[in-house]
Amino acid sequence: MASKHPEIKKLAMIGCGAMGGGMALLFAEKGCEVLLKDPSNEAMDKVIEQGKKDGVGNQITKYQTYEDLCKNLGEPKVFVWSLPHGTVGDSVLEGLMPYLKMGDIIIDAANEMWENTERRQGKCVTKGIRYVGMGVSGGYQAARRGPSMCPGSDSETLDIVLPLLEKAAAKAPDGTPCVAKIGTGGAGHYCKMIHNGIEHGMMSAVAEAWGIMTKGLGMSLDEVGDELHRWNKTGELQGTFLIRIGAEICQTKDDKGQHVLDTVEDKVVQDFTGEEGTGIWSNTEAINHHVPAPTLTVAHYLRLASGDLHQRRTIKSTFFSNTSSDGDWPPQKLNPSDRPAFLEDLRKATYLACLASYAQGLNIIAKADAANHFNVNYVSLLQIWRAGCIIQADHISSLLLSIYANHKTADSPNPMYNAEIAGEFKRMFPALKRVVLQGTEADHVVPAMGATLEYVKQMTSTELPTSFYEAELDYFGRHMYDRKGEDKAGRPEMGKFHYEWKPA
Ligand SMILES: NC(=O)C1=CN([C@@H]2O[C@H](COP(=O)(O)OP(=O)(O)OC[C@H]3O[C@@H](n4cnc5c(N)ncnc54)[C@H](OP(=O)(O)O)[C@@H]3O)[C@@H](O)[C@H]2O)C=CC1
Ligand SMILES: O=C(CO)[C@H](O)[C@H](O)COP(=O)(O)O
Repeated sequence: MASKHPEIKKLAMIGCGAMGGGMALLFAEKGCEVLLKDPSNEAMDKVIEQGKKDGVGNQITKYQTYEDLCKNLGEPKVFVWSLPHGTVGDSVLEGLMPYLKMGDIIIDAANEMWENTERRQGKCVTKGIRYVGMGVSGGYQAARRGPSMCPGSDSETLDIVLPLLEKAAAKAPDGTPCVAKIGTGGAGHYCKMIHNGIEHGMMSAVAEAWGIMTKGLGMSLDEVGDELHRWNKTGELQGTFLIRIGAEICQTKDDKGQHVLDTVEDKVVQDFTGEEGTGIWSNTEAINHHVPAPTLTVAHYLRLASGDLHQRRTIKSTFFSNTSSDGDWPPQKLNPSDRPAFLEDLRKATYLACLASYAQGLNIIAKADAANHFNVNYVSLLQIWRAGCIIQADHISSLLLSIYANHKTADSPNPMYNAEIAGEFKRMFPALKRVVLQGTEADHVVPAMGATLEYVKQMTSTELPTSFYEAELDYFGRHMYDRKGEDKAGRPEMGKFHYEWKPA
């Protein structure tokens, strides 16, 4: 159906870094005139130079002031932001505000905190300015070729911007653009934040598998690459972006024939710089909404331990200060009696940690959706994660889509309520357990896999050691408990009984 809104043919890209630069070129390639604004002339010139090489140079111009930029934009004025999160967006909005009028559109394509998005939407709505909070996934390469985009705003605003975004978005194998109406208010940024939380869980699991293959099984990087290629081709990890790029990373050599991966320091510092935040926020959200998301959380803790390499070096030296050597620590070699079978277990364990990351992430979204009235469209959300994004995982997407297409999420906030998903956890559990047991025995670092094992046990048990925990709480704090068989509420509620375990 033809849109009743005029086609967007001119836009301003504010922030021309890795993502903004790529998106500016992409929008130009899709027929838009693109006006650039960035504090760095060099950054803008780089985009223009690349534009010339790509045959779109004559569609891209740069501006130094908001006034000039706004004078040269059409009506309505359309801005795409690709900025660091937080105060930068606020100051850009403040700078633009005098030139904005009713009907102008801001598409905030940063990884912004959803509450900032809703605060700015509140500010804009009073002037009739449309503000879309849109997570963009796939990294700078997808920004240039076609990313997965996760926009949230009111329905009419999304109707206006979607035709443009659909042209630019990655396309799923069936040709569907990986952009759609995700929900209202800050829903787009919320879901992108959780996408990144899921991404962390999956990255940890793949890295753990890599560690076991290289240090445990003594496989060369080329062999690990071959194995990951195999995982990516068939079975439950088929079409998983992080597995595919992992295979390519393992087999990439520099011009001297050395594996580039051998030169990469063991240190993830991303969250130490404060520039990102999605991992921290998604875990905070999980806790605030009382959602157990241990796979996501331990993945984040692995990053934190990893980032401070100096601390690890210091503690390692104190740990071994009274011994002559650090021996084979950690980890030790693994000698599975049936190596192909062990590798198959490892593949399944990696898959289950990835599936658990998705389940936990969707569980957080469902709780936040109910609390914040985002009206998330789960089918659209799963659709847009089918291409152009970091958590792309073909089998997991198909599995979840087939389920979400037929049920009301509000009735079952955790994907594990579904028998098919629960069945998948059950089927993979023994392999995961064997890998975690053998990995732990040989001191391998397996946080996401280990936490997934715990998650499965905890979520499927009614025999946790928590009656004892509850009794201790009641003993020292008079925190009350429910007696067995009397929990009828169907939701977490404080217990009604106290026992005077020892008179005060
Ligand atoms: N890199 C990635 O893989 C992905 C990043 N994102 C998100 O996209 C956003 C951009 O990321 P990325 O491109 O990597 O970051 P970059 O740092 O490469 O780009 C940010 C750009 O914004 C510019 N900028 C800063 N302040 C202003 C301002 N007041 N007005 C205009 N421009 C300004 C910066 O200019 P200068 O450097 O000169 O200060 C820089 O060019 C972030 O929110 C990020 O979280 C989302 C998905 C993937
Ligand atoms: O948003 C992204 C991918 O989806 C960006 O790559 C982002 O920089 C990743 O940061 P983090 O891993 O800390 O979430």
